[in-house]
Amino acid sequence: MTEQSAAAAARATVYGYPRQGRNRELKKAVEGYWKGRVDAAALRETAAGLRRTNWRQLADAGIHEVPSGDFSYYDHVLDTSVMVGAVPERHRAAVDADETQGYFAMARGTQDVAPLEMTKWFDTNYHYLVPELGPDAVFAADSTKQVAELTEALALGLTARPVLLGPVTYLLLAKPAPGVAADFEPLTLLDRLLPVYAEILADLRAAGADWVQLDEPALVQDRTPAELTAVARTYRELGGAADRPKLLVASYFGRLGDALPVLARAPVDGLALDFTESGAANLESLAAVGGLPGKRLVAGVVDGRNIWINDFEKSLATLGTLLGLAGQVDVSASCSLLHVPLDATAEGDIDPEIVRWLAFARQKSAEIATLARALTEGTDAITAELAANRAALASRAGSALTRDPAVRARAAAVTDADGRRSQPYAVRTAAQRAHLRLPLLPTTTIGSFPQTTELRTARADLRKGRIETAGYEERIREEIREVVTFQEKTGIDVLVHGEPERNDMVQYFAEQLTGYVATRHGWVQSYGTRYVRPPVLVGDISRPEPMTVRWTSYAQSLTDRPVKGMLTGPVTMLAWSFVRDDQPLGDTARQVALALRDEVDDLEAAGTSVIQVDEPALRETLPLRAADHAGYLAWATESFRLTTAGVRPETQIHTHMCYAEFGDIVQAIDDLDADVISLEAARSHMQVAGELASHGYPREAGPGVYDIHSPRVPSAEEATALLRKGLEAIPAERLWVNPDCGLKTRGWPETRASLENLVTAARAIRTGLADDGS
Ligand SMILES: CN1c2c(nc(N)[nH]c2=O)NC[C@@H]1CNc1ccc(C(=O)N[C@@H](CCC(=O)N[C@@H](CCC(=O)N[C@@H](CCC(=O)O)C(=O)O)C(=O)O)C(=O)O)cc1
Ligand SMILES: N[C@@H](CCS)C(=O)O
Ligand SMILES: [Zn+2]
Repeated sequence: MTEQSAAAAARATVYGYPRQGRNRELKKAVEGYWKGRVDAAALRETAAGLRRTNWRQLADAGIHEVPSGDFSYYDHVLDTSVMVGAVPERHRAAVDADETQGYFAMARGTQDVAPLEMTKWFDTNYHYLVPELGPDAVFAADSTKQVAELTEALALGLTARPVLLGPVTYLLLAKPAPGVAADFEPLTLLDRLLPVYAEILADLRAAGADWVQLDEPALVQDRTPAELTAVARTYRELGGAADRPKLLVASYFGRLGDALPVLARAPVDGLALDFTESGAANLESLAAVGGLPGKRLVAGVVDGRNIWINDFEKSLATLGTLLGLAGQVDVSASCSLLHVPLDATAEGDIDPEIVRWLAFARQKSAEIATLARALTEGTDAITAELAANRAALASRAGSALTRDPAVRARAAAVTDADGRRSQPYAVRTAAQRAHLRLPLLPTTTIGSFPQTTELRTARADLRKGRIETAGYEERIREEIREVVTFQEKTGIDVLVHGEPERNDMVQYFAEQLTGYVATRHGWVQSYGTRYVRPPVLVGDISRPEPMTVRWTSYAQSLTDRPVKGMLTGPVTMLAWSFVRDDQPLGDTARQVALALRDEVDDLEAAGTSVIQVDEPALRETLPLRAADHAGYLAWATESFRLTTAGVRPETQIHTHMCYAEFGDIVQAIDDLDADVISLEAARSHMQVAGELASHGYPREAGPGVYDIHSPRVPSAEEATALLRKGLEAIPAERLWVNPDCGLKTRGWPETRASLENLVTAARAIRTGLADDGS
């Protein structure tokens, strides 16, 4: 491309940046505010400082146009609800009394008022607060936050582009408010919402915005013709509004498909598209509509949700093609950098050879700037960067760290029989009944018990060398003793050890598997002030030694009741990690499955009769477009079966999923061939039990009767009523009694009370059934 001269200088830009700060200062300030230790002014000052640092970091990396308004104290979808005046009636008084307190009340609820529902942001591990709307919704523009943050960025002398969630995606993400008919479609409110957006755009223009970005990621999902018509209408109207800034409509997380021609024809000034692997089809679609002559195209060529360095030559080839398709081509990441950690150079414990292959948000910003420079000045201007990039890519491609011939040989030798249990479910269930001798409606929990500050502090003390391993492990054994004693006393039938030794259900295993690399500082926001450190699948996966057996065996040594072994399944291990991009996901899943299979077999050999393999991410990882579902479900279910199929018929395999929308994957759940499944159901009043029943699901199931996302203690009567509802769909011989999910984020007082009530409810139903039978 040396000889190529671009029509205009290419700009480097990003759509969003990690909010938390280098040492998660935002988490500390917000949680301090909740506890009354930090006042609102100090919280605001911390946030403003973090924004300044981020903008300076971006500018120093060579980003020409920084985003503004992407910052959030909790969640940007909640911020959008505030921006358009969609505050639920039940929170109105709190918001009017104190804006900050009211904002957090919507996010977290109060003693008396329920929060907004929280759910997954597309197929990421970020969660947003679901807007609640009804036919009477009245919107009102509040551009305060957006204008203030734009003003801050401009005051630093930067070119800033406010980033707003687009109106169509906002309405498509919304749900009917409580009390509103379930079939109410929030998109019908579009005509009322658009003038509010037009007003906010005018405010931003007046405050100095040249461009404003409107994010429409919902358009990478399958959309109906009516929805696409709504898109066309939206951008005709906003594009035609007076006093508006230039509009950039952004999509990410995949290909636009039928929405691309609609947006290309719209009277907006530019589009931002994903051109990474997941959005590769955008290139062809864009060419098919004749490109965007005279308009701006922001090319998302740097992967915004994985952590591998970019392949500069590949990106430059894509950018070169795009130069012929748009009036102006700028460079960006495929999505907001919110989904990657801040800085790979902070990872002093990771092999420097591997750190060379990694790009977190700071490194990605520099990559984007380098690519933009090459586009403007020609590749000669980046000779050194290209050479370094080639060398790092070659180092990864040829590295022995990524390849283990024994693992590859084992994966290649897998047969269908390895993924099939030796007996069908009907035979297994009889063997398990005889072996386990459980009562009707057996009670159990999902695995974790409260992760107290004491446990986390003990782990931090171990890491910092303040305590010895022996002392730490004794602390863990002490916790296991308490958890086992409590469960026995409460009358739970299948016990757990409580998972006190785990920092996280994915990271804990990653730290023990060869081929995985865990980070020390690689925090990524999961929701609100909760963060995770997704580990990196770097090479072929193997298990040098058992990972959980000694803790499960220790717990089993304390009781005569069965103790359930607890593992995280292969799909979730991939979904909540940064995955390899140098081999198909299915290959990685198979390697993880084989490592976990060894753990399952070792647990069984150590005397564990019940083994749970958690797959909470099975549903969320479902591709965004239906056309891609079958391919995913094939490797996902195969890897689960490979993990679990090696055990004897009398060993009972459980699985667990805790995100409520299972309707479209019931067949896949069945295909897992697990003996028992526990699912989230309390909030949706056992709806999932009906869904399983209508599918003819033949196995045992525990739809949750205790909503663990709330500190509220369900009464025994409430749990009994839910169980009765469950019994309408699932016969007593196949119904289990359990909470929705693990108890790690709960405190002990409510955990104790809730589980006691859960056991009381199970006993009441058993008695009722016995009376009916006599
Ligand atoms: C079920 N969920 C999970 C998801 N993804 C995962 N990878 N894991 C999950 O469990 N996705 C969907 C949901 C999301 N839910 C949650 C729930 C709770 C959290 C959470 O509490 N996060 C904690 C961090 C947890 C952790 O990793 N702790 C470590 C390290 C703690 C630490 O860093 N400590 C400080 C020192 C602290 C001290 O007291 O001294 C330090 O080292 O600097 C541990 O326990 O060892 C959070 O803090 O946000 C996340 C997602
Ligand atoms: N066993 C895990 C599952 C969470 S989804 C837990 O109990 O926390
Ligand atoms: Zn769960």
